[in-house]
Amino acid sequence: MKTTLINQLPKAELHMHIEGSLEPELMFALAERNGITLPYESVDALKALYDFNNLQEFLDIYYAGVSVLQTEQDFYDLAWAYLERAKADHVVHTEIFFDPQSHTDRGIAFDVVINGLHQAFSDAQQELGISFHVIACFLRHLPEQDALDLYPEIVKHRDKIIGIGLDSSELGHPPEKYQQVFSQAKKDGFKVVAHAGEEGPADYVRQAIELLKVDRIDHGNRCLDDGELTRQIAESGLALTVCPLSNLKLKVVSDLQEHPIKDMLAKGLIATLNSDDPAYFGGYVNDNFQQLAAAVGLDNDEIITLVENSFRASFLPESVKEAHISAVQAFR
Ligand SMILES: Nc1ncnc2[nH]cnc12
Ligand SMILES: [Zn+2]
Repeated sequence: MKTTLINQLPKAELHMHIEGSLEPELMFALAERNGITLPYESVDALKALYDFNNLQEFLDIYYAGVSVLQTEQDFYDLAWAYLERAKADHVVHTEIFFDPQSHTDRGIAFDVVINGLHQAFSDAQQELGISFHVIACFLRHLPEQDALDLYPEIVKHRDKIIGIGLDSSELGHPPEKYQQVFSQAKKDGFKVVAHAGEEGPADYVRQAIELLKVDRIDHGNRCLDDGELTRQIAESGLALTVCPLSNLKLKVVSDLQEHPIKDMLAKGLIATLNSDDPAYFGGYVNDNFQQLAAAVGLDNDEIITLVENSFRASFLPESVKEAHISAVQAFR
C-alpha cells in the first residue's frame, strides 16, 4: 500500500513557509488573544476564500493572515503546530522559510520573530527528534534596497539562519533584481535559494542559477520549457523543491494528473516533494505524496527516490545525509 509506505518513510521537508502553516483556527485564536478583529466572520468564511486563480490571489490572503502574529509566543505556537503535523508525517528534518519583511514592515521586531521560531524548533529537536534549518526569504515585490536594509538583522542571527531565499510575486520581479544582496549573502557563507519558474518563465530559473548562484531551486517547474536548461540542471545536480498541491491550488497545473513530476524524474532532475503553504493548499507533506502518487501513478521506487532526494538536496552535513539515505534505502 502506497499510503503505508509514504507514512512510514522518514523524510525531509525543504519548502515550507511557516506563515503558510497558519491554520484558520489558529489564526482566529491568535486574533482573539491579541485583540485583533479579522475581516472574516468565521473560520468557514475564511476557508471559503481559499479558492485561488493564481499566486497573487493567494498572497493577498496570506499577507493579511500574518497580522495576528505579534509576540514571540505567537511565532512559537505557529511553529509548534507545524512541527506536530510534521512529526505525524514522519518528517525527521525540515528546512523552513519565513518572510521577515511581512512582519518587520508592520512593526514587529526581527528578534521577536526569529527568537519565537528558533525556540520552537530547538524544543522540537529535543522533544520530537526533528532537526531543522531556517531560511529567511526576501519579498521580491519590494525593492532590493529593502532587502539590503534588512540583511544586517539576518547576519546578526546567523547562528539561527542557514540561508536566504526569494519569494512572493514572481512575474515582473526576476532574480536579476536581487543580485547585490544575494552575492553578499553568498560571500558571507549563507546558502541561497530562490523561487523560480513557478509562474515565471524558464529564463527566471536560468537567472536564479547564473546570477544568484542558487544552491537549490524552489518550484522550478517551468525549466521544463527549455530542454537545454533542464539538461544543465540535471547534470549539475541542482535540486528542485516541488510542491504539487500548491501547483494545483495556484493553477500552475490545471489537474494533478498533469503534474510533470514523472517527466522531471525521467529527465534526471533531483526533485523533492513539499507542502509550500499547507494550511492554504489543503495538505501537509504526506498529503502531497499521497495525492500526487494517486494522480500520476507513482510506483514505490519513485516514491523512495523522491524521499532520498529530500535528504540529498538538504543542507545537512554529508555524513548525516548518508545516514538518512541508508535508512530510506532499507524500504527498497
Ligand atoms: N508558493 C509561493 N510562491 C511565492 N511566494 C510564496 N510565499 C509563500 N508561498 C509562496
Ligand atoms: Zn514557496
